[in-house]
Amino acid sequence: MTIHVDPDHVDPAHLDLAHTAAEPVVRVSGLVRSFGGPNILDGLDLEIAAGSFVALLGRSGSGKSTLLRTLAGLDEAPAGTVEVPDERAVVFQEPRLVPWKRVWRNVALGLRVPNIRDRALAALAEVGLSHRTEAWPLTLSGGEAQRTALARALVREPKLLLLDEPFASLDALTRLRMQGLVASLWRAHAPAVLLVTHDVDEALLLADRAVILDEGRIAADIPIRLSRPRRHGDPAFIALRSRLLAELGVDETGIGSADVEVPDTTRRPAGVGEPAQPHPAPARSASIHAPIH
Ligand SMILES: Nc1ncnc2c1ncn2[C@@H]1O[C@H](COP(=O)(O)OP(=O)(O)OP(=O)(O)O)[C@@H](O)[C@H]1O
Repeated sequence: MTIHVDPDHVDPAHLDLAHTAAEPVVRVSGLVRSFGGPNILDGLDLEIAAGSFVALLGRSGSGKSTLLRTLAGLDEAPAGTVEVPDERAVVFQEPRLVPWKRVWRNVALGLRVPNIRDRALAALAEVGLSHRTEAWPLTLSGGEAQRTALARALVREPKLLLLDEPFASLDALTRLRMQGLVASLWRAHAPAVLLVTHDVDEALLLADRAVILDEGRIAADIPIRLSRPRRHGDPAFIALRSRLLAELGVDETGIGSADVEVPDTTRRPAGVGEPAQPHPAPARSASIHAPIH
């Protein structure tokens, strides 16, 4: 995968944000949620520092989306405290566009600021969609639709960006391009990001902290101290991948879990990174993930 990357550029500010003195923008304490049965979230505590990028992993049904929806204000919890900024935005696995509104109007939906069209067009330019602003959502490719959803989030200038498996429905090449785009948008705007993913490589490519959910609580909280841009082939990357897979209870052959995408370690190294690439170059190599079902 070719992504425009300055190989000499490593931004120390993004090396280890989870462990700086940055103020938390999210404070969750004693969060409990059930749906009539056992607690899905069971007294969960979590803080997310301003500007940090946190990947949330865990087996299927461990409550990742429930936590994200609670932070988004889309779900209620019977107990606990949740402090989140008002300026927050969510991108889901499916783009959730209004089909009878043009792309730019989808981005501007609900925006109450002056010059909403200009703001929407600027956000669409940032995600490389200046040529599709007047299009109808049904004419967009899957990648374009997710870019529109990202622009809709971005235009709100969120302090907290919640991403619920936003690339899971995309093909492998589009997924890589979207990961690169998210990395560059994060660099440019520095929101705190919570990314729900099953993809260990995605967590390692993007996040500076991996949080693993199990039995309604945080089972592991692992800093990802890797310089950026990240590369699959780096020894430190490989070592952290093994550690994350072990924490998730997966051996690297993939036997033992049906819930985690196990990286194909035979692939060529690929970097995901910055700066923004509004019109991504064609991919030359790709990381293909091997979901275990
Ligand atoms: N609205 C709901 N009503 C009933 N049960 C629900 C509801 N939402 C979630 N659940 C249940 O809560 C549990 C956690 O769901 P959640 O979607 O948060 O898990 P997840 O970790 O995001 O899973 P996955 O990785 O498969 O998306 C599941 O058993 C799910 O069936």
